[in-house]
Amino acid sequence: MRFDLSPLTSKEVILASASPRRTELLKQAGIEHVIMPSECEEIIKSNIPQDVVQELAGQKAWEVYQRYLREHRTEDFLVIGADTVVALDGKILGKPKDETDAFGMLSLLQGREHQVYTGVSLIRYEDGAVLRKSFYECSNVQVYPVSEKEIYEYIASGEPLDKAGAYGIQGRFAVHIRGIEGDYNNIVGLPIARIYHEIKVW
Ligand SMILES: Cc1cn([C@H]2C[C@H](O)[C@@H](COP(=O)(O)OP(=O)(O)OP(=O)(O)O)O2)c(=O)[nH]c1=O
Repeated sequence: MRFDLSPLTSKEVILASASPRRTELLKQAGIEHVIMPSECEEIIKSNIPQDVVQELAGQKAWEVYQRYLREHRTEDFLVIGADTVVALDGKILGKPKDETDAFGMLSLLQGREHQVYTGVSLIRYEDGAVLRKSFYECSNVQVYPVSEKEIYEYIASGEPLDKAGAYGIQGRFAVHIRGIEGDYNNIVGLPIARIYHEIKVW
């Protein structure tokens, strides 16, 4: 069944995320939404990046779906959950625990190519039924060599701590990015074009 895109404008869309980047990307696409950050405990059952991001996106979206249904139980709605990790040689780098951890991550990433995975989970409540869909996008990112001094300066900016891999391509770290392959918005945290097209054919 083709999913009418009208739910993106006339029905409630709930973003299960506290990430300011994700809400900005939905706004940029003209998708009105309410923000309901997930309160779930994130349980990781795999060390394969594409599995981890889809699993965590699903846990976030499901917790918000259940809470929203309990609290608002009226109209049809659509929940969007997402999770982003960086992978270097297949090994996952999440958000750094502290500045030392951020230094370690950025030292590993400089001068090399890595992957950024974002998993997305969509949960739709329609006519009393629940429908789920999940997918992921992977982007390659090449980083110029970055000196220790530059890494320290970047960490001092405060940008790394809430970001997977300890950097934000949309911030000061942009000066160290040699190139990317794939969706830029996927690196920022939400593959908005893929989401739009997945909803369109749902
Ligand atoms: C690699 C990279 C990540 N990020 C961000 C996107 C995500 O917000 C964050 C990864 O953490 P996530 O756990 O995916 O998301 P979050 O904790 O920020 O928000 P929530 O769980 O409520 O949805 O890293 C950037 O902003 N820029 C980048 O270049």
